[in-house]
Amino acid sequence: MAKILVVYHSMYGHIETMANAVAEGARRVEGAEVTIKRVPETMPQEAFKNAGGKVDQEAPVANPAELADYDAIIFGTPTRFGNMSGQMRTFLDQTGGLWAKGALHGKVASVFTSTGTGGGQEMTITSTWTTLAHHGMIIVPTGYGIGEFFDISEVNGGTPYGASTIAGGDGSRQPSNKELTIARYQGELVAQTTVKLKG
Ligand SMILES: NC(=O)c1ccc[n+]([C@@H]2O[C@H](COP(=O)([O-])OP(=O)(O)OC[C@H]3O[C@@H](n4cnc5c(N)ncnc54)[C@H](O)[C@@H]3O)[C@@H](O)[C@H]2O)c1
Repeated sequence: MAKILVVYHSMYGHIETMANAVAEGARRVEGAEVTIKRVPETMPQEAFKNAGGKVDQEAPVANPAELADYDAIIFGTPTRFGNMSGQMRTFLDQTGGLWAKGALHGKVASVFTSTGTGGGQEMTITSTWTTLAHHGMIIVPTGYGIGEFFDISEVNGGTPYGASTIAGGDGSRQPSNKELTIARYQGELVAQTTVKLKG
């Protein structure tokens, strides 16, 4: 079995919804075993709750060391000014030991994101790729693999680098059907690639 991990950071739930869609897409692929986890929240619990953070997230919390147990890792992070969130940064900063052993070298990786207005969506994905390249991971972009990427009839996330959603400044907009379709496509594509690579 090709072991696929979807690991995410979500404050308000948009990335959590996207992560579930990515996992759903990956599960369509025969030979793929899919796990969803989230990175530890670094914000004090009370402040997180007071800011309207989504406290009831089902996914168990991941430990950086366990990344070595998977064949593919799909990272989900909201943007913070065009970069991954501090929570995801802190998680990945703890993978130095794995890097020193080459433990993630040759594994498959992909990234999806959420932004308020769309600004920073591509930068967030590609700047996250930098860390993954240092690990020697095989980065899978989505390209324009399905028709949804070409649809400009409404506000829509979805980049050739990876899936995205546009949350709105107040976070009131939820991932649309088209954005979720692209997220499922990303999961499926990564799982197909991983199964092929594993032989
Ligand atoms: N982005 C959304 O989806 C969304 C949803 C609902 C509401 N809002 C509102 O929009 C505004 C901006 O939201 P945002 O998500 O860009 O920024 P934010 O300031 O709410 O949070 C961004 C990050 O800053 C850090 N942070 C914030 N408060 C902290 C604290 N007290 N202690 C430690 N770390 C802290 C955390 O790492 C957090 O992930 C906020 O007022 C927020 O409540 C946004």
